[in-house]
Amino acid sequence: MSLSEKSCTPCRGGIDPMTRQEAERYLRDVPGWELSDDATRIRRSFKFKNFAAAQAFVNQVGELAEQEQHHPEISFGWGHAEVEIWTHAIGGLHENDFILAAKINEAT
Ligand SMILES: C[C@H](O)[C@H](O)[C@H]1CNC2=NC(N)=NC(=O)C2=N1
Repeated sequence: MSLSEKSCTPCRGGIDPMTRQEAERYLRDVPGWELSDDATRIRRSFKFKNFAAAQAFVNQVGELAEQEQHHPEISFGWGHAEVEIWTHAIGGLHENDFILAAKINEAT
């Protein structure tokens, strides 16, 4: 099953975050996303033709996040948005983060 076909699972904490090595393997399935220096987050920048298009994207990502009950940090402005995802409960990366990233990629 591809990542975008999966759904985020509730993550209560108490488990270890992914290692950098595991994260690098998952990254291959989400083109455009990069790993933070400390390997605890993934992020991607998006470009748009104007403010309204960036705002529409943010709303779409917000809908996805609510469906999945997994929520990214997003900042945006005229023609751009930056999305960052990690699993707060474990202070690092979980498969859920990559599932959301794959769904965001599909939506763009
Ligand atoms: C109870 C609920 O599932 C949790 O609080 C979720 C909500 N959304 C979340 N989103 C992200 N990115 N990380 C989390 O750990 C997280 N926890």
